[in-house]
Amino acid sequence: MRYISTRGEAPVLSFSDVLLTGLAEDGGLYLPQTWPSLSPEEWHALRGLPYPELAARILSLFTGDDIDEATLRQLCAKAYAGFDHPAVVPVVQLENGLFVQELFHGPTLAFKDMAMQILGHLFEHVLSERDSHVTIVGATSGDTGSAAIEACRGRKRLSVIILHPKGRTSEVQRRQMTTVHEANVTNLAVEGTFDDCQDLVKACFADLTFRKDMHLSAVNSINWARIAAQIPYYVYAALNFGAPGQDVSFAVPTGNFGNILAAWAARKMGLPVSRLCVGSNRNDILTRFLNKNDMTMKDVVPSLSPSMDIQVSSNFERLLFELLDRDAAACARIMTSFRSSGHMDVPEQTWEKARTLFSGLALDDAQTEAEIRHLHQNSHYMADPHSAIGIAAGRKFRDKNSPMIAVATAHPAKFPDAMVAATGIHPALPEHLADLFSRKEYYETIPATADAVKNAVRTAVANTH
Ligand SMILES: Cc1ncc(COP(=O)(O)O)c(C=O)c1O
Ligand SMILES: N[C@@H](CCOP(=O)(O)O)C(=O)O
Repeated sequence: MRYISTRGEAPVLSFSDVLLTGLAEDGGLYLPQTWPSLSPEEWHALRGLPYPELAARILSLFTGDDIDEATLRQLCAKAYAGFDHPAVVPVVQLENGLFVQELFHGPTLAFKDMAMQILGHLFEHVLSERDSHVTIVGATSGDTGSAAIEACRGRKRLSVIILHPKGRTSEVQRRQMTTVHEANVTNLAVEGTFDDCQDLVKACFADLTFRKDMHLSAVNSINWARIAAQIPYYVYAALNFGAPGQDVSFAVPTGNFGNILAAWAARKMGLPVSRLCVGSNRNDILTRFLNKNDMTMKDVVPSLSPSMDIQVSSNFERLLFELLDRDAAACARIMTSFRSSGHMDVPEQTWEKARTLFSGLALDDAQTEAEIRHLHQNSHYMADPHSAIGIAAGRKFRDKNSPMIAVATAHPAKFPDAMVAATGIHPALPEHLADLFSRKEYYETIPATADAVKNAVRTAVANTH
């Protein structure tokens, strides 16, 4: 299995190299050179497997010769052993034809653990084989950061530096990151938005000397391994609903477009998925694109669902590349002009292709709060603000022919203020986080400049070695 960049100018790499490289050297994102595809019989054979085993089988289609399936089985067993639900990703019925798949049963209470827990093991495995070390620089709007820190803390071959937008995450999210005191973990509060943080990470990667000197790697969903590790839960849900003999649809609260891209990838591999629904908050660039081909950046507005307060959805580039029939030059041209003009010029027929599969719905804060209240009153279900947006999108676009599965991406206890306002109930944090508010915080505040980030990365790396 080999991987190519969406911009066509970076070296073709193997899975392990893609894992360690993160962002392609030409600024593009890696994708499989050819998509693995399963026949109905092969999908059928995966039915009934426990989640860790299913995850190993799916991941083995992407690791190729680099990591064998037996090793992946061991790593996946370790990765998902700490989840607090025996099914790992349980599915609950909410209404007629509308279901929710809970992806928040991992240690940091968000769907990021699904990929990050296995990524920690994959990094360790590959780095031990190469007797090497990497420096992970990641951006978070709230959840990726704590999941990455939890997966990497204490690992000798990894230094992890996480940039979060100062004052723009929930307090629980911030404390989950900043209360971790480990030699290989650094938290940076950036005076800017999540998009600034993501751009700063990309700027570090674009400086090829710095990148090489620091052995940079990524844990954001720009890293293909993150997407690959998010595919198995879509497969698990679809098989449980009767795939390959039954179509299903998914509704996904969306920001950086990584989670929904994993659902799209499962479909590309032959899973019968009939509709993919994007849920957005007021930062609705993706919904505007799907509804009227308007991908124009606006200022980010803080919302009740801070993890989706994003304008530049990195993984959209992967979908665009595929919709353009893998025309890397056209993809690079459109992406470069998007970043300079703030408007993405997507050809009409490419947009039409996207609309045959994707739908979008945006909710403002009042609508999000009303949806949380509705779910609590009518289905006795506590959905966090992100999940509530996905569920609302699922309800809007469900049809009679295929079950609609909305993914719940975070535990409601991560967003207590929104939950209290909507339901009057303050959801309790699980026991391992019960004393979160009395733990000491460790972080440094920096301006949103590449120099400030690079200096902080150099210092962090020097302090770890
Ligand atoms: C709770 C939650 N929901 C939804 C999203 C959006 O997911 P994605 O960025 O993969 O689109 C995020 C952040 O990634 C998140 O943390
Ligand atoms: N919502 C994310 C933003 C980063 O997304 P990623 O999937 O690319 O890591 C967060 O919570 O940090």
